[in-house]
Amino acid sequence: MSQVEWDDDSEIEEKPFNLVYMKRLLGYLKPYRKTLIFIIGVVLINMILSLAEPLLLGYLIDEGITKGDFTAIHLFGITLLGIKLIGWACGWAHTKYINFTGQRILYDLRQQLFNHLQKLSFRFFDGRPAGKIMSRITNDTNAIGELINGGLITTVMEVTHLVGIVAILLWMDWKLALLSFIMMPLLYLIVNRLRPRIEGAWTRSRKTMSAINGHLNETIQGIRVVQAFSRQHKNSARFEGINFRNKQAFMRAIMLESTVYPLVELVGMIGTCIVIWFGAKQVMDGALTIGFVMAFINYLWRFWGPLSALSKVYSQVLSAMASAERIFEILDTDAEVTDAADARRMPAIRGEVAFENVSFRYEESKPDVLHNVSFKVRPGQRVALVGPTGAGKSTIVNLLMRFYDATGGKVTIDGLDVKEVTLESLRRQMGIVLQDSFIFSGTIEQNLRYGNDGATREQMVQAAESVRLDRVVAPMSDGYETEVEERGSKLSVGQRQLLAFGRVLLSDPRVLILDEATSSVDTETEQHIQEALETLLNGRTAFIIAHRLSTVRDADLILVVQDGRIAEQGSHNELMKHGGLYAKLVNTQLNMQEAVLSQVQA
Ligand SMILES: Nc1ncnc2c1ncn2[C@@H]1O[C@H](COP(=O)(O)OP(=O)(O)OP(=O)(O)O)[C@@H](O)[C@H]1O
Repeated sequence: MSQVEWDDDSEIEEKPFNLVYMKRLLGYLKPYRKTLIFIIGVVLINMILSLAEPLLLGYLIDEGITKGDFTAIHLFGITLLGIKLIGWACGWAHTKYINFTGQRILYDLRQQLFNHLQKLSFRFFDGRPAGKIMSRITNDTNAIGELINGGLITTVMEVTHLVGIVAILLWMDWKLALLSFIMMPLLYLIVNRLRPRIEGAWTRSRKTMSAINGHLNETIQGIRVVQAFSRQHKNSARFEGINFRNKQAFMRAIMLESTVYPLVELVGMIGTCIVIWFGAKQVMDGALTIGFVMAFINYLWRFWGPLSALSKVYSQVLSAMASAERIFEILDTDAEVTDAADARRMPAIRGEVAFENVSFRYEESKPDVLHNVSFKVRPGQRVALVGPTGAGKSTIVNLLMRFYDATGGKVTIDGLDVKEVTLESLRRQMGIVLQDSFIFSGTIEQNLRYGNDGATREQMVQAAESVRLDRVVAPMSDGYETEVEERGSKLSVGQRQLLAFGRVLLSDPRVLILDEATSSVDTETEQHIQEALETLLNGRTAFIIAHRLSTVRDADLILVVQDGRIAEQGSHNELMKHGGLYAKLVNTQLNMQEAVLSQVQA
């Protein structure tokens, strides 16, 4: 499935409020209790002081300006200035500490997720595209961070603000207050009806934006294929479609917003007009003062701010619920392959490997991909796994590395069931080189030391020389300190393979697995790799998965895998004599080679 399609079928952005998730999220605040109490205190002081502003302004007008009393003007003016100054200091402290706490919580959450993710079994990653897992660690933690950072304090601040304003308005003149609230139901209706549409439009805009990113990503990653197939025009047309949808979605969101918010202001203004109309009449009758009406209107204007802020927090809470569900799904997934309670350390491995009636399926609901697989390998033997594609060769080595646990039967090394020993002590003594060796960003040296940080420089150089990596490093001006960039993109496929050999050699495994390790290089590099392989395989039990049968002739044991079963096993000569599947595969490959050769010669 393409990245673009994943984005179209994007994950749900909002979920109903869930008390359990909320409690769990609040749990992350616990370590920062004291700081949070301090922040809430600062916010409350700021809010109460700012609530006094319109009243003070009213007094300034009534007692100072109207009566021409300069002492009162100075007094109220200086008090207002003082409030602003304290407000500024409170605002500074609140911004600093809430961001600090929010970032600390995000840091904790991301770290917890990352640590947990690394322990999860392959099965977890099988069904989930990397992009989605990454977005959980970045976007979903951010959504939760925003809720903690902004939402929590906004709620405390705006609820106080709102309650304060309503109380003051009722205290000032309850009849006028109730009159000005007349427009509230209409306002509620407008906001309630249109808010989901605005949010829907923004969601669509975000989704189409991530489709743009996905398409860009795919095109950049696959630029060679795009150009090789001259797909630029078709690609551009497809991009134009997504680009257009994004523009449309953005415009719709903006147009809706620009209709709704002025409408809210208009309705609010109607409330204000009612107050002006009644207030002005009472001012003329001498029942109210101008300062009073001014202060009243000022409070009314402030009324809408908290309402819109709280409605934003509400949608923040709902989207944090969706994020929390996804994050907790990861955190609640147990690593399937774990150490048994009584697991013991794997002693130094001699290298005797046995599969006893092993069966395995990748998913509960799917049929077995391995059926009663049994074989025995003596220490130091070279075992070749051959057979048609999809037969189960990689699955066998996956079970040997204990990337998955067998569903039936057992896998033993030196007579010990791999489930009975600790994963760390087992995998430390095993090495695997995959078809497409994963090289990490960093230097060649860092990559070589990946499985053995403690190796001396001499050991590192020796390992590199043994696998002919020194010839690759020699022309590089920075030698072993050369940066190889993400996934070793500065190295050729063959060079990456040699580096992977060096890495595994330095970790000195007792059992070695090579999965199609030499299939994607040219003949000269393959010759280097073959030489390197000899060094690598020396004195270790080795499992080699290879499609080209010419490379496995010398193996001590050949396991022919077919449809999840060991169809035949024995040495090359034995199997050829037997005249079964292996002999057929060898003859077919030979015939193909001869056909190619005769075509070249012709
Ligand atoms: N992670 C997975 N989840 C579900 N099914 C899988 C998974 N990996 C492999 N399979 C299935 O298990 C079967 C055996 O696959 P396996 O990779 O072991 O074959 P293979 O012999 O190594 O093939 P190839 O030579 O093409 O690498 C196949 O039918 C494959 O579709």
